[in-house]
Amino acid sequence: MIIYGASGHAKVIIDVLKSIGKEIDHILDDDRSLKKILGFDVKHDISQDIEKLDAIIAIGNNSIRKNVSKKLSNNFCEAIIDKSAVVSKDTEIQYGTVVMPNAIVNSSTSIGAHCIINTNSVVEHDVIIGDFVHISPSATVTGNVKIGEGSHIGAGAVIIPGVKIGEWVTIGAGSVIINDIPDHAVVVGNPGKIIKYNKIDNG
Ligand SMILES: CC(=O)SCCNC(=O)CCNC(=O)[C@H](O)C(C)(C)COP(=O)(O)OP(=O)(O)OC[C@H]1O[C@@H](n2cnc3c(N)ncnc32)[C@H](O)[C@@H]1OP(=O)(O)O
Repeated sequence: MIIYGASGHAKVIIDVLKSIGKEIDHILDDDRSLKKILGFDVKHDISQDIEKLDAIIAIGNNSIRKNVSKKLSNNFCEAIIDKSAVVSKDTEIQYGTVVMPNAIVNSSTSIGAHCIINTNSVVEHDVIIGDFVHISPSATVTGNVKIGEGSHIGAGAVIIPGVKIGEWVTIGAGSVIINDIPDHAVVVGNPGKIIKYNKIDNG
């Protein structure tokens, strides 16, 4: 397994990989000042046989993660699920997604590729989550919610049942979302109000 990005997020992914007994070959990052993280070598040049290794992208920013994924020719790993996470067997989770410690994903939910279901978050039943989404620590996505590609649900936010969140939306930490949210909106507060729009894919 190779990890792209020697970030703080990579450190948590390393712990998750260790929890399920996956072997880590090395970490790749273009910052040449980084030599090791948590005892693993950080390499800076892509070796010829790198395509033979399964990969995960450890970059928290959703749009950068998307751009990096387009450039890589690795096979991305199947979803990585921490040993302590509770994930219903009746869910579909696509490649490159990581489910962090103590997260819960309930029945009949579908999660796209290269998502982050972060520590202690809850994704309830019948939720549909697009690619490159980040559900931050302790956020709660209740039943029948839809979240479009690239959206970021901030730490501790709550999305009430049935709400549709567009693409590349940012939901502020601790916000409570009670209405549908259009693409690219940045929303904060309880109840959540739009304060601006992301100009580009927000991350
Ligand atoms: C493992 C990990 O660490 S995962 C990381 C998880 N990260 C997060 O949860 C971060 C989520 N991000 C936020 O909440 C950010 O504050 C954002 C993205 C919503 C806004 O950030 P910015 O675009 O920099 O906005 P800025 O800080 O200028 O705030 C704009 C206004 O919104 C308010 N605001 C910002 N965030 C929030 C919030 N979460 N709740 C309520 N109000 C907020 C500000 O007070 C400010 O109000 P004012 O104009 O009346 O002064």
